[in-house]
Amino acid sequence: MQKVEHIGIAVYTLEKAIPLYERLLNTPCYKKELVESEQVLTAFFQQGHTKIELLEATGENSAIKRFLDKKGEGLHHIAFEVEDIHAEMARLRREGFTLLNETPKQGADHKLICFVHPKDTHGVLIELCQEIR
Ligand SMILES: CC[C@H](C(=O)O)C(=O)SCCNC(=O)CCNC(=O)[C@H](O)C(C)(C)COP(=O)(O)OP(=O)(O)OC[C@H]1O[C@@H](n2cnc3c(N)ncnc32)[C@H](O)[C@@H]1OP(=O)(O)O
Ligand SMILES: [Co+2]
Repeated sequence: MQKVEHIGIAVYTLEKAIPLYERLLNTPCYKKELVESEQVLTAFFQQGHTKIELLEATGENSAIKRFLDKKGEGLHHIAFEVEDIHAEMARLRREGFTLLNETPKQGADHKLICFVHPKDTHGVLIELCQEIR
């Protein structure tokens, strides 16, 4: 795995969280993107070589909705950039990690993504991201 590609933060509304994070980071949100398959609306802030990804649930069957209902707002996941997501998924399976999707799926910001179950990572949801070439 290479760098931390982004840190995902679950928020109730982007309407409130974007201006707060723009003040906090002194950086404008550079894009908002709806990812219907995940029922989330995302907002991105570049921070050096990594990003902050704010996530708002857009439907009842959203992992973000369940997270917010259970835990409230806060840190949701850490995403790592990988060169070859298929190879990395195969390596993680060999290492005994539980992957949350059989094959990579389309994420935000032009990426292929997959997730590792937090039960196998001492409680941290890990996302792998590969740039769609
Ligand atoms: C738009 C794409 C974008 C991108 O970067 O491109 C994204 O990042 S999308 C982000 C949102 N999508 C996902 O998170 C998909 C992967 N997540 C899942 O499949 C589930 O959320 C899962 C399996 C992690 C949790 O299952 P569920 O949502 O059904 O909730 P449960 O209450 O059943 O959780 C089971 C268990 O896991 C703990 N949990 C849940 N979420 C997290 C988390 N973010 N970090 C750490 N732990 C988490 C939860 O507390 C339960 O633990 P337990 O000890 O049993 O209470
Ligand atoms: Co993410």
